[in-house]
Amino acid sequence: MTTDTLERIAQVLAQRKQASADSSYVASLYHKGLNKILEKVGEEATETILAAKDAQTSGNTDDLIYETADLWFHSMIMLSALDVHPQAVIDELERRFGVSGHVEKASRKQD
Ligand SMILES: N=c1c2ncn([C@@H]3O[C@H](COP(=O)(O)OP(=O)(O)OP(=O)(O)O)[C@@H](O)[C@H]3O)c2ncn1[C@@H]1O[C@H](COP(=O)(O)O)[C@@H](O)[C@H]1O
Repeated sequence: MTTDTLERIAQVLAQRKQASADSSYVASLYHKGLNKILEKVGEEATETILAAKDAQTSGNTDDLIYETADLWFHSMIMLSALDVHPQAVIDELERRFGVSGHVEKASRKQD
């Protein structure tokens, strides 16, 4: 997924805040509220983990890709519901780029 794809999805998610629940899946989640959105993120995370375990044994990654797309999509709805643009997450990943996870963790322990 390129940043352009994330941007296009973010624009649709913002537009769906004005849509009726009957006309749009995303709008129906906004209408149900943040707890329902978080429940969906949790469900999709679990389904992604199960798909990863299946992929490990079968060697087929099709379901893993499908479930990860569901997880990323529902995570984006969560961010949108809280008015966080995906660019903020990309910026955070960019900030971490090139910093070893071990080095970053060690720097946190000194705080
Ligand atoms: N990328 C997606 C996307 N990925 C997954 N989904 C939906 O997410 C849901 C996944 O939930 P589940 O797998 O748990 O299936 P479910 O049983 O239908 O869900 P529940 O009834 O349990 O809530 C399905 O209904 C999928 O259709 C998506 N729905 C929409 N989009 C994008 O969002 C745009 C706006 O969608 P609408 O708001 O529906 O117009 C679309 O044009 C797409 O670009």
